[in-house]
Amino acid sequence: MSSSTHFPDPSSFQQQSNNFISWLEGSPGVKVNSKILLADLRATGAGRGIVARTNIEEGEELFSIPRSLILAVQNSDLKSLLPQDVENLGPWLSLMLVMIFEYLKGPSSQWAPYFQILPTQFDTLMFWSAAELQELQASAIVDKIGKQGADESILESIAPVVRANPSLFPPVGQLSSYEGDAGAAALLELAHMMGSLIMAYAFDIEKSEDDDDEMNDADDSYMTDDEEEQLSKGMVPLADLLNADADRNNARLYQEEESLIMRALKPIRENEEIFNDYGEIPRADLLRRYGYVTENYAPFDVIELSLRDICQTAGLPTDDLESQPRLQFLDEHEVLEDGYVIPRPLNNATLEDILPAELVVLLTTLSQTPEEFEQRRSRNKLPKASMDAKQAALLYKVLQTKQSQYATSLAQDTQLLQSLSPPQSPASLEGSSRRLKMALQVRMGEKEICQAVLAMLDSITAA
Ligand SMILES: C[S@@+](CC[C@H](N)C(=O)[O-])C[C@H]1O[C@@H](n2cnc3c(N)ncnc32)[C@H](O)[C@@H]1O
Repeated sequence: MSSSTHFPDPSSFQQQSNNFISWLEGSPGVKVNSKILLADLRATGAGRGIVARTNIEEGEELFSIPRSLILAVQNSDLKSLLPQDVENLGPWLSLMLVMIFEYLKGPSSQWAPYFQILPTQFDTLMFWSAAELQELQASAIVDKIGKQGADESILESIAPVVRANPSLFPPVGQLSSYEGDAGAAALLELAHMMGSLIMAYAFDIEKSEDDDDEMNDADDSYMTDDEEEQLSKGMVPLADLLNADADRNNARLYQEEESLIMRALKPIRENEEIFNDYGEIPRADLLRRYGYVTENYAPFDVIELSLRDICQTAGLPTDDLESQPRLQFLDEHEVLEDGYVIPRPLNNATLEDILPAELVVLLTTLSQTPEEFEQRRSRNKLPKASMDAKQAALLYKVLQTKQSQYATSLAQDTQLLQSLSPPQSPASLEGSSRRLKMALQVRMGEKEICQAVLAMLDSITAA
């Protein structure tokens, strides 16, 4: 999130913050420590955030939100107004439907002052144009956005409920209903707004008091197929106004029987920002889910090598299982993947530390002569996951192929980045420039990993 443009009615930004805090503090059971402040961080590109007014001690309670105030399926009237069980839609779609319902209620919703401070525009990859996405070049993240699948789920599961209950879901703007192309487009827009809020703001809500929790787990899109195993999701006012910046985490949400309580994890000094933990996420994923990146997440960057590219580089005519006995053999042993993730080598990491065993086994299997492979197959035994010159040479070529798929070099990107953010420019670029800068940071991180791993392979291939 950059600035005003992401929020409804940016001219009343502070007024909306004040209204929200008044609403919150006036709600039964809410406690907010007077040492914290809901701050305007638009100048640094971070929207709203929570800042310490004065020094806070380790373990101190920052605020407490009763479970009844969570915007969740269990707390909305919608479940008693519909004949079907909303929860059957799964955690993502059920919360999405409830949020659309509450949002369309306008001022009569219990959560109206909360909706007033939530953004309506996002920089998450779901909202990037094709030209903006192209700036990510060969990053594997481009194939993980899942827009089409999300559209299909919304039209299949949400649209029929909305269309069958026009009194609960009044059409927006000039629309007379959510039928037809215009109706479907409006509904998709609403649903994506709620889906994006859930992705970047919602928490997994535990049923009982005994455990603590972090922001929700990284799912590939809004909706995934293993929904049954997921906890129910809820929007927790105030708790979701904490930003995050990798290891600057200094607070955590604890889920107790009656309330969700945010506590300081360490002493926090006056004027310091209070940060939650979104996890050790590569910048590509941070951009996909949260729509921002910072340098502090660079250590968690990864590159992903696709099975297809590896097969092609190894000279296999296709990566089709049916026609490729080597791939079939690996699949039978459950070590074949569509893509292989290599993390950034940090702190003198060795190849052994960073290369997934499955990748090494694949490289070995693809490097074997037909006789060597037949021998392995007849013994039904996977090769050892250790690198020698042959596998290293193949991986070297795969990485060079990967590098060549990025339209620009790391040196060119470095120059471009400098031209985009000269020291005198403000931290928060707007619109497409901001997206271009974030895409640059993501693709540069990936190119740096490619280069670093190539340098590590040099010693083996030269031997
Ligand atoms: C849980 S919300 C935090 C509250 C949010 N800043 C707001 O104003 O509504 C998560 C969103 O905050 C923004 N954000 C979080 N941490 C950030 C950071 N370190 N820098 C910039 N934006 C950040 C991103 O837009 C992210 O999607």
